[in-house]
Amino acid sequence: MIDLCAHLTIDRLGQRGEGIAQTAEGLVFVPYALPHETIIAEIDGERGHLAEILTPSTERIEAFCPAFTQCGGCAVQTLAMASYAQWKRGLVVEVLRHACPDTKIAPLVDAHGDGRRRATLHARLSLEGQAPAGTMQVGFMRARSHALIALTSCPLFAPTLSSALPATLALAQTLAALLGPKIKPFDFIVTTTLTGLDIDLRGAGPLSKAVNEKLSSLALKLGLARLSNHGVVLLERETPLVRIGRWNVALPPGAFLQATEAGEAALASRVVAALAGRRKIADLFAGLGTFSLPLAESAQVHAFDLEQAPLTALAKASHAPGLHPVEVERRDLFRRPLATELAGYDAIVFDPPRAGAEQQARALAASVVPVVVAVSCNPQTFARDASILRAGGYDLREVTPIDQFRHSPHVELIGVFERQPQKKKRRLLG
Ligand SMILES: C[S@@+](CC[C@H](N)C(=O)[O-])C[C@H]1O[C@@H](n2cnc3c(N)ncnc32)[C@H](O)[C@@H]1O
Repeated sequence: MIDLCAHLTIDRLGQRGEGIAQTAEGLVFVPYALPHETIIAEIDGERGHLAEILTPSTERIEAFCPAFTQCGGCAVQTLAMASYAQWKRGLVVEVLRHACPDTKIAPLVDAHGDGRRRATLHARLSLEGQAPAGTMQVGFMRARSHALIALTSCPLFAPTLSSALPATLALAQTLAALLGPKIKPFDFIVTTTLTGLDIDLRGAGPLSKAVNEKLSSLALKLGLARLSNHGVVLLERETPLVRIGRWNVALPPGAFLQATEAGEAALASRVVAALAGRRKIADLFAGLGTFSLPLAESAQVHAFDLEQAPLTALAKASHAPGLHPVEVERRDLFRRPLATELAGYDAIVFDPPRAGAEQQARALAASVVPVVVAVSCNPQTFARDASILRAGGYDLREVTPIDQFRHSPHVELIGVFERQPQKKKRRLLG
């Protein structure tokens, strides 16, 4: 229940980018307020709604997006870039403070580059009160809500992704006209590729032949490279190819891809530098080969992933001149982590999904592999897995935070673990 308007002073930015004020009643979280600002906020429990800024921060800048405060993305866009970079690096510092107190955290690497080449867009019928009610809209979700904010453009997209919003709106409207009011909310994964836009529908369920035909002919008119429905191809005008390092790789529908080209390059160059001179490398959670391909210029690489389609695309791409062909293996590394096999490698790359890979980390901690490079999109699970590796006798000297998701609280990180032969393994955690 909304209580009263209060004068607050913001102390710091929180994990989600909201201003935090310390009050006699406890912490109050105020989205869009910045550190050192004095504000008036409407208080509702521990949440504050920014009503007025009395003393703006000297670090406050103009929001660049007209959907700021409505769209759920880009919560931190009114903070000057140097302070923004400090806040984002601080998210990693805070999480690793206890797990890895002696690890140096490098400055944040800006990896926005040309912008996002991949995004998930949502399609929903407009609600009552929105004009005109009952029509299809496409965009991102509103901040702290299940409602949609309809968008016609997004300033964070790479220029090559700018056609994704009009194209998905046309597809969504056609689907709504064909299915009628029984249509459920659904999403699109959109990716810009060398051969055009690749769109994968998610959550629409199986569609009839007639609907598939209508969508396919629209996809052709829109000039899409491919349209698929949860991985099932409806139309492929040209194989969508993505550039990974210096190699073209055929992108399977919906396969994982680093969100920006600059992010991929920033991560890959650090993995390659850390593993210079290593001859036999296992790439765990390899996907399309963001790390396997550049490593295969100088090493034998064995790539593991749960998904066969990206592994097949990676294996094919690795037959390019100048690369050692990458050996691929489909394997569920959560259920069956690499264990005794680890002895056959002189380095491991480890890039699990957000949940991390605790069992694989335990197997690595018990191994004799001299170096493990860990890449992560989740500082919390990275910290847990890093503790396991450190308890197993690995040193983690430095972690580098990498910013592909500018203005959001998401951050990637990369850490290089080296086994110290003279160090006795401490008892494994857990
Ligand atoms: C964060 S992505 C990294 C992909 C790749 N390293 C890259 O940078 O492009 C995580 C990968 O883990 C794979 N994955 C998810 N669950 C898995 C599991 N249980 N076993 C093996 N691989 C899994 C996904 O298919 C995805 O390719």
